[in-house]
Amino acid sequence: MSATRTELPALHLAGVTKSFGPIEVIQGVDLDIRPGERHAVIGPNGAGKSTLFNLISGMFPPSSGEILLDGQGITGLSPHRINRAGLARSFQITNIFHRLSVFENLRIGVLARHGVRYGLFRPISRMRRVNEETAEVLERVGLRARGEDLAGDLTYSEQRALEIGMTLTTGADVILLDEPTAGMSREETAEAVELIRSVTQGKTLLMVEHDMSVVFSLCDRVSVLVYGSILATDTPERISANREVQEAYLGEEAS
Ligand SMILES: Nc1ncnc2c1ncn2[C@@H]1O[C@H](COP(=O)(O)OP(=O)(O)OP(=O)(O)O)[C@@H](O)[C@H]1O
Repeated sequence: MSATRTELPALHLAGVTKSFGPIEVIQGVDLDIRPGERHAVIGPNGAGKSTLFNLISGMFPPSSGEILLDGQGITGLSPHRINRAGLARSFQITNIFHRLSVFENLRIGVLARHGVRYGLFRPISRMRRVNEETAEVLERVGLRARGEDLAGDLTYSEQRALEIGMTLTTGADVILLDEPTAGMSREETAEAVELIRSVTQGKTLLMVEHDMSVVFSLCDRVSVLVYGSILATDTPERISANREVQEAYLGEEAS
């Protein structure tokens, strides 16, 4: 039987490397992310997790190797083109426009998807659709009551929710979240987990996450990155029982 489109990995990395000067920070990563799964990348500080996300989202090209999104080559493409191909990313450092309203922040992504640069001169009906879609995302990320407020006035966890909303506006099927619960209290983390679970329904999620309780409650599989290589990929339960993984973390603590 020939392979159907749905059998392709949502994201496929083969032999991906990245060097900064003489240092190979990513050392031949092979990784398949299945369509519809929620997958975490964990690993000690400096293991290369952010660099891996930068390679996938096109912030810089890999030194070698290949990256496919839904079977389509995206290696070395610009972040904009990768986004148009169906991958959206949120950042560890908040990446929102503080002096625009929450609604306006989200509308930027919706406008980009519709290819409308100068919304003012476009037919009213199209703007109405853009506004409706923006309002829908606002609702999905639980910020309806904050729509008219400046993004800069949101609380930290609301800003993270807004960022997640911005990844949704582009309509991407593959979402990359870089430490979405970093710096949150236990209650905020629990809310963020529920939000991520609901908004990524039917999508593929790849996230960097340090909090193992988040990984356990949200993710189907986990990959462990150590010194730029994948040490293991498995279910959260099997990963936490994995001797080599435990040693990689204990090694870090000991040092
Ligand atoms: N643009 C760059 N130029 C040179 N070195 C870099 C660059 N980006 C990252 N590095 C180096 O690559 C290594 C991996 O960094 P990276 O930020 O990807 O790790 P990480 O696993 O995300 O760490 P953390 O958990 O602390 O965020 C580090 O040694 C870092 O100093």
